[in-house]
Amino acid sequence: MDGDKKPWDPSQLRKYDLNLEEIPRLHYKDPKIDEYIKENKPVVITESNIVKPAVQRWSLEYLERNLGHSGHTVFVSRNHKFKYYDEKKIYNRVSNTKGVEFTPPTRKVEMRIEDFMKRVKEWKKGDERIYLQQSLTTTVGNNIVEDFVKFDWDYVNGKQTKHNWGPLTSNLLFIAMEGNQTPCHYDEQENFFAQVQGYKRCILFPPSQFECLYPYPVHHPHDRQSMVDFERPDYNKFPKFKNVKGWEAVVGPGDVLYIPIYWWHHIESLLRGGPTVTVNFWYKGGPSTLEYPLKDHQKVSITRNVEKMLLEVLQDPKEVGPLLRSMVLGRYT
Ligand SMILES: CC1(C)c2ccccc2-c2ccc(C[C@@H](CC(=O)O)C(=O)C(=O)O)cc21
Ligand SMILES: [Zn+2]
Repeated sequence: MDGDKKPWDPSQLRKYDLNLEEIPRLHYKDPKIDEYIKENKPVVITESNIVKPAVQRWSLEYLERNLGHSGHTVFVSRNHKFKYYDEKKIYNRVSNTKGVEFTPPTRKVEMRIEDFMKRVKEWKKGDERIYLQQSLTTTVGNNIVEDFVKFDWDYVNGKQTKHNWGPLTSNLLFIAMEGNQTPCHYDEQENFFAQVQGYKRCILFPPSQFECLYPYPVHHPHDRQSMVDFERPDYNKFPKFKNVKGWEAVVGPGDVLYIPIYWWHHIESLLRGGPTVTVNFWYKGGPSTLEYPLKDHQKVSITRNVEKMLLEVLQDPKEVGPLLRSMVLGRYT
């Protein structure tokens, strides 16, 4: 019995200069899970049946046979980073803050599942990397739909109701290559991040660390992403990044990580760990009544509204920074 054989080892994690603590791992029947969710704190839910049919059946071969014959959305990157960007914010005049054309770091293509799997199998160092994203709707094969309806919906619907979340907006399926990295960003939705195959390292930071993570301006295509490159942080441009304090978990098949709304997350498929499969459950946030003291994520939301309003009236993004500086420096500092 190789009981001591760990499913992964630390050499499979990229090295960062970060102060990190472990995210708690709780058995899905543990009532303490609801305390974490109520306090908008991350927790790994273990041993659940949330995506059990997928854990049991969704091997790469099964997905290749059953995902469906329509093209799937695949992102292509020349390196291991898959940085999200909002296409709608590239072309409108207000996006390029310094008048510099925005060059998308990844491109989006439609690919048949067979071609995706072939490129993953034949990938060599130096080749472009790919990352498949597919919404789990009726366009996928019947077997996948049957597995999907057998997820433990009672459990996730129960949490959605108990914590007054908004509606489930989407379940996305992700197939990543080993080593793929999704750089640090936040989403404006609650997220049950269900790991199906392979292992992913998730590094999270609370919304209160906004000042240490230097998000792009709201009108920038990389809105909601951190400007800091975790592998080569520029401490001159981003001095407060030195003070960042995060939480991490390596999730494997059957683990479900609760990523609270507005929490920053940096996610990577382990090095030499083979392809990974994840299903996420995105929910709209609950009703955000302004109760005092305000929650940290509500303050972030307010800053977003200020930036959007200023841009709306100033029109030119180059004027937003100077106006904010003139408002604050010497007066609020
Ligand atoms: C990298 C990729 C494919 C992508 C490219 C271009 C636009 C959007 C996205 C996008 C959005 C979500 C994820 C899943 C996950 C990160 C992870 O598991 O890697 C995550 O962030 C979340 O569940 O919130 C992954 C991606
Ligand atoms: Zn995300």
